[in-house]
Formats: sequence, structure tokens, C-alpha cells
Amino acid sequence: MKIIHISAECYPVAKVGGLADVVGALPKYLNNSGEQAQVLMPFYNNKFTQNNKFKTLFTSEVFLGKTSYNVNILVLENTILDFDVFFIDIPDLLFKDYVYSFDDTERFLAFQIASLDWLLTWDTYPDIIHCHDHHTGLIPFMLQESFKYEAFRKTPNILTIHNAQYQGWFSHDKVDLIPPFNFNNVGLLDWGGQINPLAAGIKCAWRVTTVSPTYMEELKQNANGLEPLLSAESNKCIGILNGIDTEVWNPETDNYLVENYTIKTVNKGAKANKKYLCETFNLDISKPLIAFIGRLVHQKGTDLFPEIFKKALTNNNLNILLLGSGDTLVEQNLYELKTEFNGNYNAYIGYDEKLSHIIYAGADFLLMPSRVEPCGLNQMYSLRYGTIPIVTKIGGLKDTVTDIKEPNGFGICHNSTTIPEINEAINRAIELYTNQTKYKKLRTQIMKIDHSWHASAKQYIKLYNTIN
Ligand SMILES: Nc1ncnc2c1ncn2[C@@H]1O[C@H](COP(=O)(O)OP(=O)(O)O[C@H]2O[C@H](CO)[C@@H](O)[C@H](O)[C@H]2O)[C@@H](O)[C@H]1O
Repeated sequence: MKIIHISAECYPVAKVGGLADVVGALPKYLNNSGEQAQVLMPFYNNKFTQNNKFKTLFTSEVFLGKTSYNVNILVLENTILDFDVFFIDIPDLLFKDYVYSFDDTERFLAFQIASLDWLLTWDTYPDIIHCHDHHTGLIPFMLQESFKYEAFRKTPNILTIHNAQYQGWFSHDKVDLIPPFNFNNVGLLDWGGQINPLAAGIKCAWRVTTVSPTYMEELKQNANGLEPLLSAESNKCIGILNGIDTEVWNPETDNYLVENYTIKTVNKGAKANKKYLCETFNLDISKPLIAFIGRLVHQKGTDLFPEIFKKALTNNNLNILLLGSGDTLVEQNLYELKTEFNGNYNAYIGYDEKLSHIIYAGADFLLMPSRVEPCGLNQMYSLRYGTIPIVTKIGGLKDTVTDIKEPNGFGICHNSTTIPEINEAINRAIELYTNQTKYKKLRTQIMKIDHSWHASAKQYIKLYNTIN
């Protein structure tokens, strides 16, 4: 089967969060299973595009209403990725040094239209068009409704929801930017009086997936306004747990690490990475190190961190290290704590791929007190690197972490994102750390858990086969 993934992010080309990791790994594992998976994404102005050479496959123009923009379809000159990536280059709209910003409506609309315009020129159409999140949510609508894409009416498409909090809303005033369609069906674009690309995608896609079975269930109760829609469409919806790319995320070969290690050498190897972190961030190596990596947004519970960290650090029996960026106020509060708890707390406000790998390896615990977590990849990376996750029992976190109190449990879970519960979970982590025999045993147990993409890729293939 020929599957084309259309996405705003793909690791290692452009990454803001977990979407990139998924689109950068799933195609590879689909290809390994004998399918032919490719990626179509925007051409941004970033390190990856600056450091590589590209050639033009096709040149054209795209119309947003009556305004036309130049479009080039680019590919890499050298094969450096495990699958084909086609880039939609719209110099006036997409070629920016950011992925998301204030002008997303026009940029991603043009991206979606240019993607379909180009696919129309193919001799043989893909067997599956696989869209990801609201940036590509209008594609299922256009495939079904826009006159110019009539030829695609029988081409199956799928929409994967990585995060239903973001829906890409814009005003009906901009409806003319969408290629003409039978206006009687304009309701398909609408949710709550606005054009809602995610809702339109859910209504029109042949199948809708999300990234864990529990999140699929939760969406019927909590989907930022789309609950009734997801309940109504539940027959075509399925939750498939994300995997992780075990070639990129492998403590034995990871080039970012200070010292590589296996299950047998984890105590020594993880310690060398912890030593590096403690030296770099002025932390106390004799105490447990609890880390957080991620976007500093409401979803992740990070607005509660200043109070939680103050409480935890007052006892002076642990270190906390944070890597993240996001809400300005949260960034500022977390930065300011550095002076008060110098020696046991530090925060790197920003994005750093290399540092994130060292933290997964060197921390003793990874904190993920999310309010909403569709799947969550961080906890799976931390398991693979022998770092015990502390998580809220929701979404994909519930599907991947079992509390140590339960049979065969290996993580620390709390029921909800509240300050007392998270502090209590941190206390349980410190207590566990004092029992080094148990802690070390758990460390080797979690490294054996298999979250590679193999099983999940098989589930996607099964799903593709039901509609192809
Ligand atoms: N400051 C920083 N520096 C370096 N690396 C950083 C970083 N901030 C985040 N990262 C990295 O970004 C990725 C985050 O992945 P997640 O799946 O946890 O979250 P995200 O909410 O972005 O993804 C959404 O999509 C994914 C994929 O489906 C779902 O798993 C998830 O639940 C959903 O919210 C990880 O690779 C992490 O290491």
C-alpha cells in the first residue's frame, strides 16, 4: 500500500513536540512492514533546511481565494532519512523560522491545498491519505467536497488526533479561501459558529484515530467542545497507542549521551549522565533527581510547578531539573525559583534535543503530571532509559504506566493534577529511592518493556486494510 502522511511536523526535519516524533517514526516502521509510506510537509526556514540540499520536483502556484502564491515541491538531494519526505515550499507563506504562529490559518490552508493539488498530478494516487491534527483537518473535507478534488472521492483518508485541545478555528469570513464546494454542505466545516478544521476532519475522514485507547474514551467526555461530535462519530474512531523509535531512543547507541549503557550497565551509565547534569546545573548528586521535559502549557500541569517545587524543595532531600518552554509567566516563575533553591533546583528555559536525551538517561525520575495526555512519549522514553515515571493516571499515561503498588507495577501514579497529589507522588518517589535495591530492580524491569512501533504499526496497517 502507498500511504502518504501529511503533517506540519516530522522529526528530524521540524519538531515542536510529540507529533514530530510520531510522523518521524511511523512511516519508517510501516516501510519495514512492507508498505510504502511517505511524508508530505511544509518547507520551513530552520537548521535542517539550512544544512541540507534540496532539488525541485515540480513548480506550480496555489490559490488562497483569488491570491496566488508560488509553490515548489522539493525533495532532499541525498537519502538521509528512512523514508521519502516531500516538501511543500511556499516561500511567501511557509518559509518561516517558526512552525506555528499567529498566521497559521493562511499558512496551513495553503499547505493543505498545495498538497492536494500536487497529489492530483500523480499518475497513480496514494492508497491512503493519512492526515495529522487540525493543520491537515480540512483535507478530508476538501477530498469529499471540493469540486477540484472530485478525482479523490474514492481515495481513503484517515485523520489522527494527537491533541484535541487545538482545533485551528477561524472565522466563516475566510470560507472563500477554501477551494469551491457545494455550499449546501458548509455545515460540515462548522462547529459552534466557526470554521473548525479538526471538527471538519472528524466529520469527513473515513476513519479517525487517536494516540491511545484511553484518550479515545476520554474524548467523549473532554474534547474542548467536540465531545458530542466524537461520541456521534465513535463508530469510525479507534485509539492506537503510539510507539517510540527504538533506534533513535536507545541508551546503548544514543550519540547525545555522556555515556552509553545497557540493562546490565544501567547503574554506572545512568550515573555518568546524572553526574554531567549535576555538574552542569549545580545539583547535588547524592540526592534523587526528578526531571521534567516538555511544553510549559496548561495541559501539562506546569502552572502548578512553582508551588509544588517550593514545597518539595523545602525538605532539602531532592533535586529538580526542568527543561521546557511555553507560557511566559510560567517560564518566568520557574526561572526565578533558581535563586531560592540554588544547588537543588535548576531550569533550562528553551528547547534542547541533546539535553533532553541526557535528562532521560541521567534523571532518577521523570515527572509528568499532565491534566490531559493523549499518549505521551516522554514516559516511554524514560522507561527505555531506566528512569522511573511519575504520572497522572489519564490518557496514554494510564495505558503505559502501572503504579508500584499494583502487581508488576513500576511507576508512580496519582489520580489527578492537584498540588497535594503531585507532592505526595514526589514523596513516594523519594521514599522509593531510599530503597536502592528495589529502585535498581525496577530500573532494569522498565528497560525491558517493549514500546517500539512494531505492534502499533501493525494496527495501523490493519486499519488501512479495512478501508482500502
Ligand atoms: N524543551 C524541550 N527540549 C527538548 N525536547 C523537548 C522539549 N519539550 C518537549 N520536548 C520533546 O517533545 C516530545 C514531547 O512529546 P509528548 O508526546 O510528550 O508531547 P506533546 O504534547 O508535544 O504531543 C502531543 O502528540 C503526541 C504524539 O501523538 C502525544 O504523545 C501527546 O500526548 C500529545 O500531547 C518529546 O520528544 C520531548 O522530549
